[in-house]
Amino acid sequence: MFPHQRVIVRRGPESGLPIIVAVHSTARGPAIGGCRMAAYPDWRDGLDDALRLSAAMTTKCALAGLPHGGGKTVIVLPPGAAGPARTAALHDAGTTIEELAGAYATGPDVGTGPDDMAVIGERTEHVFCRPAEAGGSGDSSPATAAGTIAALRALCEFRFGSPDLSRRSFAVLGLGRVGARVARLLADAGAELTVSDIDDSKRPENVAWTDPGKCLAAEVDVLVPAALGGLLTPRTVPTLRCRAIAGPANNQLDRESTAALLHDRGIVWAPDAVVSAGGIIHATAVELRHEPPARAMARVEAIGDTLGRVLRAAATDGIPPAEAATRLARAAMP
Ligand SMILES: NC(=O)c1ccc[n+]([C@@H]2O[C@H](COP(=O)([O-])OP(=O)(O)OC[C@H]3O[C@@H](n4cnc5c(N)ncnc54)[C@H](O)[C@@H]3O)[C@@H](O)[C@H]2O)c1
Repeated sequence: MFPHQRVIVRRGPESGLPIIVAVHSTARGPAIGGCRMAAYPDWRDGLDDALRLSAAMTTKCALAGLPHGGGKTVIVLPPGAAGPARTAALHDAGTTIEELAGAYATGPDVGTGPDDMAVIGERTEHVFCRPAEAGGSGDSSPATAAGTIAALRALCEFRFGSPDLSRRSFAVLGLGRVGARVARLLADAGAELTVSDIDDSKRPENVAWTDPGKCLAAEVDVLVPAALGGLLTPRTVPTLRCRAIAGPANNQLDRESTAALLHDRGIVWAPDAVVSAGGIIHATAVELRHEPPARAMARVEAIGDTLGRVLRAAATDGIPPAEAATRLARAAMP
């Protein structure tokens, strides 16, 4: 069965670029999910990403207890594109989302940020995380980072018997908007830290720096994937020397079965659908339910409780946490 509720693939009338909007499910409520703007070898690769990421958003919303389903927008840039058609492409995405009449709303993702959401907002109201002056809740990465820290505490409690981050070592892979914040929060908590990014200009002062390959295989308590997805594969899992993994990067496993490889190696993998939900939890609380900031942040902190539940269910049933998360998400579907 084709699992998606609706998928629009079109050549953007203003930009001429491939615009893809995938609505995976509205069973729990209107679909939500970010707008990715990236270069792909072929538009079909962008379609694959939209299908995969929108399905993951359904799981993310269900596990976070949000009254929403999953969706995703992908704007396919030609390989090597500098993006002169950026505004036109964002307008095309907005026009396409507007046609869905509220069945789906978008927000920032890889390659887009709050200012881009303001541009999409020139074509549709169904957009999150515009800058505050444009009526939105702004950058989602602080909340995503806060949720990641809550998840790391829960993971450490489960795996090492204490939520105290200062007693553990971490390798943060990717120092973008979320990863740099997570690294700073870990450093502030007194954790032992190694960091990496393909972009040397992201190198912070006074923190151990290594190249991305070495970071992935670092001998640490916890690996924190904060770059792009797909880094955990049958080829990379045997090279890992960490004892647990939790990070904000979406879709870290190249395929579902890789979760079993991690499990067999005794590496506890915290499902990214749980860990990375802080941004969307915060944005929906503030923008849709108009909750005060403290209430919204308390919801983000609850990611630690959700992850603890997933890890304990997995341990009880002797299954990988990924499988436990899938079961819990299915049980949360109407
Ligand atoms: N921003 C959010 O609120 C949010 C919410 C949920 C999930 N996520 C996910 O978290 C991840 C990071 O998001 P972001 O907003 O910080 O993105 P970003 O684009 O700001 O940062 C990504 C960073 O990763 C680096 N990078 C790319 N490939 C790399 C590689 N192979 N090795 C090492 N570093 C590499 C980039 O140079 C960049 O610094 C993404 O997977 C995103 O989908 C982000």
